[in-house]
Amino acid sequence: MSKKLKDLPVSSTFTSNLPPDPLVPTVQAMKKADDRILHVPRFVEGGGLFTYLTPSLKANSQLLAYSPSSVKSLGLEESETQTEAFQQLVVGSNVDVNKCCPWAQCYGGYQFGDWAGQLGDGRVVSLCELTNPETGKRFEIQVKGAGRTPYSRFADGKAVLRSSIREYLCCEALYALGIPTTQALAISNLEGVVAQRETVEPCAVVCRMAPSWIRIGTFDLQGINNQIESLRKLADYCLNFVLKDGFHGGDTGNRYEKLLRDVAYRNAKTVAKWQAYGFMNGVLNTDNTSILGLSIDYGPFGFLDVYNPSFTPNHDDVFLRYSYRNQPDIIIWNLSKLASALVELIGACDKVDDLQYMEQLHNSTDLLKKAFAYTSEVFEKIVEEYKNIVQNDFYDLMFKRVGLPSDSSNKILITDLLQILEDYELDMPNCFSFLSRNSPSSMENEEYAAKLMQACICLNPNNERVRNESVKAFTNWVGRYSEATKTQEDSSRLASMKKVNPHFTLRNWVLEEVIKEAYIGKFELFKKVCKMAACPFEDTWGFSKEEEDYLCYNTTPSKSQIQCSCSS
Ligand SMILES: Nc1ncnc2c1ncn2[C@@H]1O[C@H](COP(=O)(O)OP(=O)(O)OP(=O)(O)O)[C@@H](O)[C@H]1O
Ligand SMILES: [Mg+2]
Repeated sequence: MSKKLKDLPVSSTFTSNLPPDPLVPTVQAMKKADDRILHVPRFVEGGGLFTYLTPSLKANSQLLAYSPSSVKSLGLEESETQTEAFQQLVVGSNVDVNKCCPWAQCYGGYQFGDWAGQLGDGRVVSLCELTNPETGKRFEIQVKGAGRTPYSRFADGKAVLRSSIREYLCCEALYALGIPTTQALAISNLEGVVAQRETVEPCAVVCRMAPSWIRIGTFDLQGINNQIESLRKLADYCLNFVLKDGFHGGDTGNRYEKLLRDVAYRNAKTVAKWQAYGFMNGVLNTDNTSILGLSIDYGPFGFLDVYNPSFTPNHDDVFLRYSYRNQPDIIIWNLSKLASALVELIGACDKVDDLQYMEQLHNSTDLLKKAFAYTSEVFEKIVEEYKNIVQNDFYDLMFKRVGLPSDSSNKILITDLLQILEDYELDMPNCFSFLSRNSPSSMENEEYAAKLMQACICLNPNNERVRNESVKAFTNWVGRYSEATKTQEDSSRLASMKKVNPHFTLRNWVLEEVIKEAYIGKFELFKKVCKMAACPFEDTWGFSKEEEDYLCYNTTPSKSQIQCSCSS
């Protein structure tokens, strides 16, 4: 039974169990603290993991969209979204600090491979945790673009409408594809609030939710600052409150070793799905890597259109660090930073709760060396497990995408198909969309191959050589593909394929068109794309066929391989 907002249990397990900013140790202290403590950038010392504060940005707002799937995840009645209470919640206004005092999280991170120091929620405020009474699932609810915090560094605490639309829609798209993600609950615009980016842009607030927003960077900062007690509290909090559901820590080692294994496992499951759907995060820094393996931080993300494994959607990523091809390895790099932060806790093995021994370990070069050697060995094994999961899950999903039995002898069909897409710079989403909507048994191989080429020709629409050679390569592939699928019944195979092959992919050019319209105050296209992103497997969304086909399939070269800057 769906509930009203007021019926959802409210909690604050994060702030109740973790060390606060020493300058704002309690809610009482927050009430007395002045602006320089709560909303002016500074370093938070002493292992504090959050600062109590309320959102500082106040403005009239309009709800632009809410996510039906997130409303459902919370167990809310959809009609609640029309209430003032909901609309105030999703912009962080009218907060009752006595019921639950909001906070901003403190974390650090390695950005583009370099240590960036303290980062933290510089424009995000967590309002409370809400639990779905039916499922028992708890979500930490945040507003992004809510004004300055101690973690704002040199920036303004705002989020522009452009990046808010991107985050909102991409959360919807990944959630619908079954890729683990933080969820968007709503997006609202803020009347009269603007921010200077490349130009002056209007601002918005995305309300978003996740079982936890803890990142690898949350551990990094405590590790680098030598805050071993804070680190232990953080790790124990994760074990007791965050990772319990679906824990895959294995049987060996102490609980911190299990935590590392579990975080690697969860991220491996997610990376495999990113790779199978061609999703690229674009800024996979450790502060954007969730310990729950959720896709997080939708900045310069993108979906592959042209199948180019070296592509990065991040315009500033000149060394292709965050390219499609590198994502699985970059997550390993990020996990190595988590392992480094946990060296003492993992390396202490079964003596980890002996505080006297921990003190000795902390101060002994010899013991630290041993702890490091042990953690490295553990990490190597975890990496092997991680790689296996990424490979296996990737192929399992790709088998589903092409409608082939999960049989390792079929792997070559997947790699060969991807090779053709790469060789002739063809469009990945359109290829799979075509395969799941047309059976090779319905026509001659060569005819099928020609239609497949036509569906996914991308950068070279008028290049005869590319057209002819790709048809030839496809014809050979289709022959082998037909052979491999011939034992299956066509209509049920296609029906299963359609459940994993989106008809609509959230391409960057579509986002650009949505944003262009939104910036002149028109939100019709945004509303349409909301619907398409949230239900990408539908055959139609009730708009004109011409418009749907355009939004689903257009592969004009100028619309391909679009990169974005980090400005948001
Ligand atoms: N306009 C801004 N005002 C204040 N802080 C900002 C702003 N933009 C980015 N930051 C901070 O810079 C760091 C890196 O930014 P990044 O773009 O990765 O995060 P984000 O998109 O703001 O947040 P999240 O990762 O939670 O989605 C974070 O600490 C973030 O809070
Ligand atoms: Mg971030």
